[in-house]
Amino acid sequence: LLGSMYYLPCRNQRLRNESIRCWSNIPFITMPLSRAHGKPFAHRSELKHAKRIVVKLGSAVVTRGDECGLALGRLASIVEQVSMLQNQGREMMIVTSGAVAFGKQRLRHEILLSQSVRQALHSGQSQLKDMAIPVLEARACAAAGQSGLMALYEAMFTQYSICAAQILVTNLDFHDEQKRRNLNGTLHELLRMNIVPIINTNDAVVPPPEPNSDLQGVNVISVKDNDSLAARLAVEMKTDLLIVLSDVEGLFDSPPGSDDAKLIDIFYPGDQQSVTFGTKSRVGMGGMEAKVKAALWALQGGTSVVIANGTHPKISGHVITDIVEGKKVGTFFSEVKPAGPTVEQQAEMARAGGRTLAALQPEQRAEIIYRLADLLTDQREEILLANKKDLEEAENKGRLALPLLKRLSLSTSKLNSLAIGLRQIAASSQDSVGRVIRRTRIAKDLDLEQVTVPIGVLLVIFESRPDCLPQVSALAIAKAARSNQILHHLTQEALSIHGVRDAVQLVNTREEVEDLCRLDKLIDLIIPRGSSQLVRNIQKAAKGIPVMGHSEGICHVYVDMDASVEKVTRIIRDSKCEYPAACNALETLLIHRDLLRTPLFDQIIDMLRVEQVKIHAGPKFASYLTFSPSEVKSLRTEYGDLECCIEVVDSVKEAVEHIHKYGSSHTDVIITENEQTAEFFLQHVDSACVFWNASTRFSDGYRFGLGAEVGISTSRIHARGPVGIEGLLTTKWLLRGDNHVVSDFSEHGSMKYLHESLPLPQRNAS
Ligand SMILES: Nc1ncnc2c1ncn2[C@@H]1O[C@H](COP(=O)(O)OP(=O)(O)O)[C@@H](O)[C@H]1O
Ligand SMILES: N[C@@H](CCC(=O)OP(=O)(O)O)C(=O)O
Repeated sequence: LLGSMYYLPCRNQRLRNESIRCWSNIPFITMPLSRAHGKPFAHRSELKHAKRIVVKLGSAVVTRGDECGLALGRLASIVEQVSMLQNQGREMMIVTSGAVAFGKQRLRHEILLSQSVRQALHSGQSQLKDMAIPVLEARACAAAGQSGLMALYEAMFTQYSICAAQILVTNLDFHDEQKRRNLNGTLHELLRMNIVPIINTNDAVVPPPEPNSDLQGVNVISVKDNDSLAARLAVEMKTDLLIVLSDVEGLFDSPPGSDDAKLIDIFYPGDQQSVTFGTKSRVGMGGMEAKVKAALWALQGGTSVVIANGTHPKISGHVITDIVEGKKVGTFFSEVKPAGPTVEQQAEMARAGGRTLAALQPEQRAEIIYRLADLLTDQREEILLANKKDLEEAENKGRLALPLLKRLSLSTSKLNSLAIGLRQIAASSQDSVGRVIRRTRIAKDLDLEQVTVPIGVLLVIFESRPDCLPQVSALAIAKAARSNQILHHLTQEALSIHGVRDAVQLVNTREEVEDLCRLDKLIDLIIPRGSSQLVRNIQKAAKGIPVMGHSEGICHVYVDMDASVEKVTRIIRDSKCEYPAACNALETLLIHRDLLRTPLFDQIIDMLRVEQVKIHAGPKFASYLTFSPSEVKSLRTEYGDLECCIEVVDSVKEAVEHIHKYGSSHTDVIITENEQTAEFFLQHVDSACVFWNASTRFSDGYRFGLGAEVGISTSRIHARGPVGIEGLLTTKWLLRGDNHVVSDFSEHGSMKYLHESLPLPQRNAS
């Protein structure tokens, strides 16, 4: 019932008032939980400051979907979360529905039982036939349900040494000034004593609902369901946050389940027109429209509101605490509308811009890329200045590790090679989109063509790598502080020559990246560029969108017994020392056993020492040495710095096995003069790039002649290794017919399949 948490009861009431913590494994809250009530919070991140919280539970949350009693598991985890927040010094109140729904189940059960007993007595047998259940009256149901409901809350809160108290109110109680003050006083007194008030409408006596005329802009909301009750109480009690738990994720722009219904993350007053409502749940009373009205009324009264799902088995165990921690759960009601477009709108703009871009003439697309290359050269000073400021800020804040700092820095030579790469792309891109790669005559007058098209909207996520932006933009003609801002600005300037400025959008914060990773309808491919941690996080966050890249670059160089002395140190030095932060840098050096204690081996070690490369010994290598360097913690390490591991292998076969066991299928190299051994290595190593007598650092789109690169992919499908423009293309099939139908091709039909290959159109010589 209590999961892994255990609770040490804390009985000193005074201590419990502010910020004492009684949960053994829950982070202590150190911020003061006091807040002048007035304005609702503008952002989710501020919700952690909420001191007074009302949690409203809908009937569907409280009762089981199969109408067999109360949802005990859900309620237990809700009570557990409320208790935890209460013990953080917050003041918690619960508005609970479910009395009618639960009472209905109880009474139905009772009636069935008594009918069957009566039948058995009268007929002398126990067949349950003709047992009609009379229409149950809601007030009686509520009376029967409320006591059972309350007994359960009592029992559950007692487990956490928290006392609960029941309050039943009607709309009239708010209209009678004396009663209203009494209610207010009672609630304050209960909160002062750390008692959790559990509130419901007094459904056994409740009068018929009044017209809801007072909802629009007027001061009070009439209590006709528990949504309006929760809103009214929240405002009366100057509550900071109202959490409304129902059986849907939150507010959708159209009835959930309908085509294209989208969950609204933040709802602003005035957004009502953009929402359509469907029917309420099976047991609910107010429906979603009542919740939105109540939420907007509470917001106007200074209480923040979140509507979320309290029934989802995966999230109900932490939904309340997640909301209070500011996580993106459900729909948050806010009065403060952000100035710029949302990430979703940005993705939509990229989608629209991208489609226009794809429809431009190839020369126009090339012109945009040439313009971007020129801008990079012409505006070099401004770019380098912006980059210098970024670097200074990063250094001052001591925020970035050295390899990341190196990646962040731009130089004239980096910008020059970028511009060269872009021009290469411009030249070769002319016929990349719309190229016919296959033509087949299916039947007479029925020709099929396969043509290249862009993959679509790319989400390129990069950390500390400003040079990625123009590279990827040029290839995809994509997105990432100051350096990025100026590069993005220049990219948009280049795009604007053909009116497609918006095709490239820049998003700067990590929180927004997570949101983007969920836009599977707007984003077609995610390309993370940065640390392996970044790629792993993106792979986890991406919901239904393919991710192209590699999470690690654990590259090996195997020095075979037949290696050439001249080549070994040159290749190893270049692979490890030329740019150690790169993903294609050498991380593990595999040395054939016969080379140990030879001059060649000493030469390698001397070179690494001169280059100040820290050596870690693999277990086998360590066993050959009397005084070995530190032994590796893992043979699967990407150092990303002047460090590497050395391990010994007995043969090329063992080298291949080691690479398969500890590598990341990125780039692996053999140094040997023996062609047969080299071919064995080239054929057997299952990596994206396998080289013979060449540095690992050749694993790069520019060096491969692909122009700029979007990254190196270790995926096996679509694109593998350095990915250039080809990796950003897919194809579509165009079929041109003349009243053709499949049934004509049946056994006795009039047509026959020809499946004849047709010549491809001549490619443009330019
Ligand atoms: N636009 C909408 N967004 C979200 N939910 C909606 C929408 N329109 C109708 N609903 C329905 O509202 C129901 C929740 O309201 P209700 O039945 O009163 O629940 P509760 O018992 O939690 O108060 C959901 O089951 C959902 O199907
Ligand atoms: N007071 C009633 C519930 C009223 C109500 O608003 O229900 P719901 O829409 O499920 O929150 C009860 O306890 O059954």
